[in-house]
Amino acid sequence: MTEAPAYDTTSFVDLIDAFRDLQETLCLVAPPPAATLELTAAVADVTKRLKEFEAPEGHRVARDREMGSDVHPMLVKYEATDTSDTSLAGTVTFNHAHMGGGGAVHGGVIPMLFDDLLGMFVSRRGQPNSRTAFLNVNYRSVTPVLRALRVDARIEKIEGRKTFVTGTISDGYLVCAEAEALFVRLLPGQP
Ligand SMILES: CCCCCCCC(=O)SCCNC(=O)CCNC(=O)[C@H](O)C(C)(C)COP(=O)(O)OP(=O)(O)OC[C@H]1O[C@@H](n2cnc3c(N)ncnc32)[C@H](O)[C@@H]1OP(=O)(O)O
Repeated sequence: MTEAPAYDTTSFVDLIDAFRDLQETLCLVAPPPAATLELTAAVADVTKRLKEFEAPEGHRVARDREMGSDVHPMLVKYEATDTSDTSLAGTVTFNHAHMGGGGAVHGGVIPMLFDDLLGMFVSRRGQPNSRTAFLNVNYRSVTPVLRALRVDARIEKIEGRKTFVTGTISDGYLVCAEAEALFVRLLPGQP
């Protein structure tokens, strides 16, 4: 019998959301040195408390594949609203923590979203246990922060171990960024 996980994903999502709030707030402030010292100690206390719950690989909530980006502090959270076997539509709202400059999302954050979005989709609807072989991103127009944007993913074709997939981020009718990627399913025992 498989043991039920000792953690509760719902409350962990709340913890991750609180962390995202902290991350974004860090990008909005200019605290004086004394407050910075005090806050550094407070954050170190939280980290020390969290370390009490370190778990072996395979038992860590952040790696819960069912929950995806909802439970991973570094990934960008998105919501899938409509999925079929070959396509996914959803929404994403980038925040101040994702900003590169001038209200635009950082150019490195966008490939991270695509890798996760397309990789999770391939894993769920294409071939589980696949790895990104290539991910090409074109930046078509500025991707704005603080707006609900549309994300789309589509499985274009599957050839043996290879799944070819495309994705877009759009602001209304305007395409902000598009990606094409290849994911290759790992062979048994392949590291
Ligand atoms: C649930 C998880 C969701 C999140 C998903 C996140 C996914 C990730 O970020 S993974 C991390 C980033 N990616 C990596 O680290 C991958 C590093 N590379 C590798 O491990 C290997 O090169 C790997 C697995 C991609 C392919 O290696 P290997 O298994 O030996 O396959 P190999 O035999 O070389 O190639 C298989 C096929 O793919 C093709 N292929 C492999 N790489 C490429 C490439 N870069 N471009 C085009 N074709 C390629 C080959 O030509 C071959 O095609 P065919 O079968 O037609 O001859």
